[in-house]
Amino acid sequence: MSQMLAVGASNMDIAGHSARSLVLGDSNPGRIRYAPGGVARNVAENLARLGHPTRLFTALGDDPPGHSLLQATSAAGVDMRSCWVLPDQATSSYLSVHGADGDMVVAVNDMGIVDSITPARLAPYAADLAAAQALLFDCNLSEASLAWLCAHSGDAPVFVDTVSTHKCLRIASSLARVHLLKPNRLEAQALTGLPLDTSADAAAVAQWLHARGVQQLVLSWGAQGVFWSDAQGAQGWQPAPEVVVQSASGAGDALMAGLMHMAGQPLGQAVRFACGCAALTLGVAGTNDPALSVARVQQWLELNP
Ligand SMILES: Nc1ncnc2c1ncn2[C@@H]1O[C@H](COP(=O)(O)OP(=O)(O)O)[C@@H](O)[C@H]1O
Ligand SMILES: O=c1[nH]cc([C@@H]2O[C@H](COP(=O)(O)O)[C@@H](O)[C@H]2O)c(=O)[nH]1
Repeated sequence: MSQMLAVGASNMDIAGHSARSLVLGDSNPGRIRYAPGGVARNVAENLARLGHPTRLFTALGDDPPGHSLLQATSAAGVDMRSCWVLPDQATSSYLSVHGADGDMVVAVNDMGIVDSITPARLAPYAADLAAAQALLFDCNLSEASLAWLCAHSGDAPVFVDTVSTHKCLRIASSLARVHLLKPNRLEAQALTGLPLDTSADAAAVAQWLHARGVQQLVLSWGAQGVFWSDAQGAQGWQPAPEVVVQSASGAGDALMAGLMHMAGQPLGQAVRFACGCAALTLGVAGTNDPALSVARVQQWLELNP
């Protein structure tokens, strides 16, 4: 089986969960969790758990968070030979603060090191990229790196996670090379400049993206589920899974791994499997479900037809 390749961020996630409604300007009692994160790293970890030989191209600092991420990601089964450990830079991190209801109140990302994943560093791996079973790029990468990666993808299908409302614009000039784009509602709105409140709006956003060469759109919409659409005209909604949500962090990354696992299958079926992956992740407190497997996803889908 050829490898799945993921290129992008590995972050140390620091999530603070307040035990009360947050009082701004005060020190709120609660729990603080450190966990491996970063979109490309999360997707790679999930792909490995779904049984795929997976290699991650990422950059880490030579510091305690970097060592911990390298160890945890390798232990999950991801090939980390293409991880650059850069002694002069800090490992990227993502800090989120949640109120007593679990909703995220604020997030800050500190991700300068991702800019070190330049076309010059990637160039020796062009043949590996083109030979991959599928490619995942996250928009933490610079516009230049995304453009280079898309241009060197050969026949491998390119999956892109748009990451945030400001970073999503970095893929705008390379949309014609994107096989599957996964924005959330706010990111899709920012990228297209179109309103996005209704099903009709979602169809218009899909049309806009397909006209620019995107083959498949999977628009994740939090508790409202997923709208999907392909360039051949098939589209639909997949309702959100009925689960007790422990943490919504990482659900979109599990969804993406499920979509890559199902590459080549009809998009509606792929989305359903991917929502099973998201459901299992929503049910655990962290960003990734260490027990994710194809068998567990299938079992979940059988119990939730
Ligand atoms: N609160 C929730 N309840 C049920 N399902 C959810 C919830 N939040 C997310 N999901 C599921 O996980 C998917 C990805 O989550 P979403 O928050 O849209 O993505 P992202 O994390 O990329 O912003 C959703 O499309 C939905 O299927
Ligand atoms: O600008 C970014 N914000 C957030 C992430 C990562 O996204 C994941 C959580 O995503 P979400 O809350 O969208 O599920 C975390 O692991 C976090 O490190 C990222 O890579 N880049």
